[in-house]
Amino acid sequence: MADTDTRTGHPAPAPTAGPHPAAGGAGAPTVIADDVHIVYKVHGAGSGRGSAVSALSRLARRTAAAGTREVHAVRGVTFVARKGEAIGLIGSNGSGKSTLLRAVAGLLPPASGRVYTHGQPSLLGVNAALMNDLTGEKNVVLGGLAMGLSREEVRERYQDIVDFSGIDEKGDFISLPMRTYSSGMAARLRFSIGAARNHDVLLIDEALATGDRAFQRRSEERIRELREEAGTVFLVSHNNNSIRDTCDRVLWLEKGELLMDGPTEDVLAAYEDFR
Ligand SMILES: Nc1ncnc2c1ncn2[C@@H]1O[C@H](COP(=O)(O)OP(=O)(O)OP(=O)(O)O)[C@@H](O)[C@H]1O
Repeated sequence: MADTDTRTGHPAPAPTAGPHPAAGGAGAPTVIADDVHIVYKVHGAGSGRGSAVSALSRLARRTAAAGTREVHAVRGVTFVARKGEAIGLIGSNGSGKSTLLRAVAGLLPPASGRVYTHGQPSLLGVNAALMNDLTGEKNVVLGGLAMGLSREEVRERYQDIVDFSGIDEKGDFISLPMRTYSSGMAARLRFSIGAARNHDVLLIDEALATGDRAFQRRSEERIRELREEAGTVFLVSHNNNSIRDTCDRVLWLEKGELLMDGPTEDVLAAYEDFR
């Protein structure tokens, strides 16, 4: 499998920094972020200070807030992730964790810098494009096919996916349309579909925050299995215990900058002091 530059889709050049174990070997790089900057452009942003007075006077004048404002969400982040690693992303609200995850998934182009990935990264919950008007049952099948499973594989894994999600524990919900699900149930089903396949690079955003303790335990167990199947897992969570139980390495972001990158216990200790 060729390395891909998620920005251009072109084959990536060999990385120029850090050790390079033989491609495909244990601990080979799966994601390289090289001085990544992500800038959102917000169109129609107000030019004032956002006070109630200026908002009211704009309303009275019936003028839309004009102009474009930039939000520099990720600032010069560099790291190398390797096969078999589970990496937690932590940081205060708005520090850029989800943005960085979406950039690794290839969903946001860096304003500058590059993200190189070995294999196809999957952002759990986004890659499974579920449809609200279809039943959970149909969504499991469609989601499985959309992830590249064959019909046969979907059939084999169907019951495991439903059991894993726990959707049917309190009645026959799987045969109801997804719009009847609570947001937690929908998130659990998305996680279960996504986790039914092995991923080269699996990206999870707060998935463990949904569901009860039993579901969280199943998720943590599944993440450990996915790691053993030689992939790389990234987990964004505000729950330090989930990070502690699941990850062996942590990246700590604040205001878009990578403050610390190291073993879970060291980074969490520094983060807990900071907070
Ligand atoms: N679609 C967007 N358009 C404009 N700005 C955005 C957008 N998404 C995020 N931002 C801004 O980018 C910055 C980083 O946001 P991001 O969601 O990546 O942070 P986060 O660390 O995941 O936050 P949280 O822990 O609250 O989920 C914030 O300042 C946020 O307001």
